[in-house]
Amino acid sequence: MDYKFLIEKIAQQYEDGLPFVIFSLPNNNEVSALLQKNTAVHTIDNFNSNGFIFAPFDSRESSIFIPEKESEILQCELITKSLTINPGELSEEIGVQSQYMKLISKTVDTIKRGNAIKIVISRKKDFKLQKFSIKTLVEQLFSIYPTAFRYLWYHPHTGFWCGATPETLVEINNHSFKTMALAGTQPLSDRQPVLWGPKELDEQQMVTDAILDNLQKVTSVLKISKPFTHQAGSLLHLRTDISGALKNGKATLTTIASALHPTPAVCGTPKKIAKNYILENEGYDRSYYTGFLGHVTEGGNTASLMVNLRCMKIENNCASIFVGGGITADSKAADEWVETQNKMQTMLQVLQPML
Ligand SMILES: C=C(O[C@@H]1C=C(C(=O)O)C=C[C@H]1O)C(=O)O
Repeated sequence: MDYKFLIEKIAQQYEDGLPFVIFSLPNNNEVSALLQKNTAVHTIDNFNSNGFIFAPFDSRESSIFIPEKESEILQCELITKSLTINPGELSEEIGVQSQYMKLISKTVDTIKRGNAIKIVISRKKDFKLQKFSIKTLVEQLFSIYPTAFRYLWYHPHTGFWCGATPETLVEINNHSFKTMALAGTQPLSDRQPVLWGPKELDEQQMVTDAILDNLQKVTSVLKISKPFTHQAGSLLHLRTDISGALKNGKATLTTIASALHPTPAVCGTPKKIAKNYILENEGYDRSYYTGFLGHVTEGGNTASLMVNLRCMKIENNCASIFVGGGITADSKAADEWVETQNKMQTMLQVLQPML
């Protein structure tokens, strides 16, 4: 199958209102697509059949599934373009900024009172598009972020989503698994070596500890890397890799995914308290942002599930970009605002030719 032909098929599928997903794994030059042949809405609780999962942040809502057995499955080599990227312009929004900063300060106070250790706060911003084109979107997204998991997903039930995420929720290969603790953010610069302050180091360690704790029941963890700097587009994060074996008889893709999701990198810790705080205070619906997505194969014995970050939903020529950041007792409201502005650039650069 030829790449150009694949993109044409995707564009046609979208025009026909049929569900599809097209994706490329991090650092991979192959692109895969599932094109569902009907508009049926499949939900999934048990991740033991082949297909693609699209799960929301709030697991009380259903995860949507494109089953392989109802889809045309296509694969081809990705043809990327070398594109120049310039930071997109973000208009000043004094009101929005002060409201967001107020929420951050309230969250810091809540944490200082001892109610939680970390809570991830987020927001979304809408951008009007002059000319939406699937072809341009694919070209931009897949070319600019070769080290990310890149995807476009459409289902009449969820709408149209796309993103380039740096974060793995869990990767499973029979009895072994891999995951990561990704937290701490700074803009990419020429300064070498990259330095991380105590706030970022502590926050990232908290995420690693909470993930290890969540994994205890379902895995025997074998390897934990030292924290290292991970580049995601024009941002840098701190990352620790964790890998090991699934506990025999006990763990499946479903149990490990539900033990991990939502991770402290996108929700907080303690998980329940952070999640309730988010649902009560954020003031908008995260929907599929900070949910997870990925292709399940071999009846759930192999899978690569990613956290849905650096993503946007596009509807009626309007793109809503979702961004957030981890708040701890040491967070400063103004810095957190800037961090979300920086994170917004990831998707804004993809949108440039359509704005
Ligand atoms: C919440 C987001 O990113 C997460 C939060 C991070 C942070 O607080 O430093 C870093 C990476 C991600 O785990 C986002 O991109 O919207």
